[in-house]
Amino acid sequence: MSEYQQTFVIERKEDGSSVNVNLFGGTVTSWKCCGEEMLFLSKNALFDNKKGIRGGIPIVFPHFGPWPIGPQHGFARIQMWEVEQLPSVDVSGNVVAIIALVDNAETRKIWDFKFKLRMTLTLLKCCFSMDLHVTNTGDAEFNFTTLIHTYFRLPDVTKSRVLGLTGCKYFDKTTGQDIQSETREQLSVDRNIDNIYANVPDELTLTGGPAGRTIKITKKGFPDTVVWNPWVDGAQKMADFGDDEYPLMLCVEVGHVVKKVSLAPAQEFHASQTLQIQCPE
Ligand SMILES: O=P(O)(O)OC[C@H]1O[C@H](O)[C@H](O)[C@@H](O)[C@@H]1O
Repeated sequence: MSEYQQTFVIERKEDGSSVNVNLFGGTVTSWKCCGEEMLFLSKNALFDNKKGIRGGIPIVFPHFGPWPIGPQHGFARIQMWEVEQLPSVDVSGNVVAIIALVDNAETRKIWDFKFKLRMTLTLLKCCFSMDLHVTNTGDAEFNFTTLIHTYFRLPDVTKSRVLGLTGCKYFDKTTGQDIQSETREQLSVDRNIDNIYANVPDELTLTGGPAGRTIKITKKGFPDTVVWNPWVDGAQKMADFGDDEYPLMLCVEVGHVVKKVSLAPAQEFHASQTLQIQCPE
């Protein structure tokens, strides 16, 4: 692939599914299922190859949140990734592409470790999987946190519900409080929410999702889940997010963020997220 081709599309023409990938940040910027867009991308998102793309699915690595030695949420979302495998059809008829990020002079200046991130993107009918492999390619052990920062596109966030978090302990970033147990069976959102749930079951459900559909979120190897909506004030503070866009999105982000992952030389960490849409037949 020429260095000028920064984006590519994974497509299943037979059922109107597609995924758009921007190699800046290895960011998925669109996922269409039966012709309907599933992901929120802000109308004010910047594509300046400097700031992380506001929407789609940015990748957080090697640090979730504010980072004393580097940019918030780490550098993976603002680095240029490479294509390891262009979209091709596998034996099961799935369309698979692989992108990768390897340490370079810029990343080592911030965080002096050698690593390889490999993200396998698999598109099936009404289903999209992301498989993350992190390999320590150096000779020193390192620690990291990581997260798949999915922005779902919603018709009205107040009508959506997140199911599967009941009983989980969480940190409410908006108040700075640790809450011992989520009591709600169905989490609804009518204000700024920024909750970091620990040890979440591997199956979550988002109702009232994109185009009103229900999405099953299945994760493996990611113990935690963040639920975020900036609401009115948060939206106004972000230059790359429209003031009126907060009702149209919800981030449900699966990750390994509460505890760090330690990776010894030559070791590999693997985790995945699968998004399955319940489509009308
Ligand atoms: O503005 P960003 O750096 O993209 O972060 C956007 C949001 O990401 C996560 O969901 C965090 O939990 C939030 O605290 C943060 O505001």
